[in-house]
Amino acid sequence: MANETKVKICGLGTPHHVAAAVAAGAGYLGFVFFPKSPRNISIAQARDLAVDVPIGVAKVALVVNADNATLDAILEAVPLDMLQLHGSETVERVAEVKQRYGLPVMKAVGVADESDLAALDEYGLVADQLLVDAKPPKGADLPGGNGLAFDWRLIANRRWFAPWMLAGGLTAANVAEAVRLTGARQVDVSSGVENAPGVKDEELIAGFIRAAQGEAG
Ligand SMILES: O=C(O)c1ccccc1NCC(=O)[C@H](O)[C@H](O)COP(=O)(O)O
Repeated sequence: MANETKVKICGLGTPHHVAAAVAAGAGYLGFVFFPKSPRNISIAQARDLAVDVPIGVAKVALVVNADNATLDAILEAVPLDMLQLHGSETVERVAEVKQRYGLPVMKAVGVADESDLAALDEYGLVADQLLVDAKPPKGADLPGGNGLAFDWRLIANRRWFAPWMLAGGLTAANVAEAVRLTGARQVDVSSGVENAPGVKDEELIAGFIRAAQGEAG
């Protein structure tokens, strides 16, 4: 039977793939503002992608240690529903961004082992959402979007003050098991719906959302 798992498709860069994600039932669309990423888009591109997204589908800007000037420029031009902080932003910075912009903030926390879990408790007290993601390998160019999973058993039966989303190496083949093991009600994917770095695939997007929501095929 189908479930109501909410899906975020991250790193969208074309109107075609935004439309495909919306048509397939995505609950969140992620736009990456990080020049080193193959998914990076300009503010003008993001505005053009965001303006036609239907109400009810959340448009999320992903930034990495962005300063106020950068956030000002993004938010002046792009109609957004949420900010995703995906760098080493402190708890205080998360609170500051929330207050300054009045938008919900999702803080990404990288997990590789038990020692990473305390940060989820801390950020969960201030962020509106947590993104529980795989920790990037040492020396990685990207702090996220690496297509790597972590050991989901680390967070089985754990809960935080804020709602949370599972990320990291999810694909249509493993997302149902990840949801079953962790109890996640929301999942995020980037590499797993691409056929090359930064190149989304309509069929993979639809297949991922079906699999996350427990639909066959
Ligand atoms: O996706 C990127 O290029 C990226 C760049 C810089 C910081 C974060 C980035 N992605 C974060 C995401 O929200 C991804 O969807 C998440 O890490 C899962 O990625 P993947 O393992 O590729 O599904």
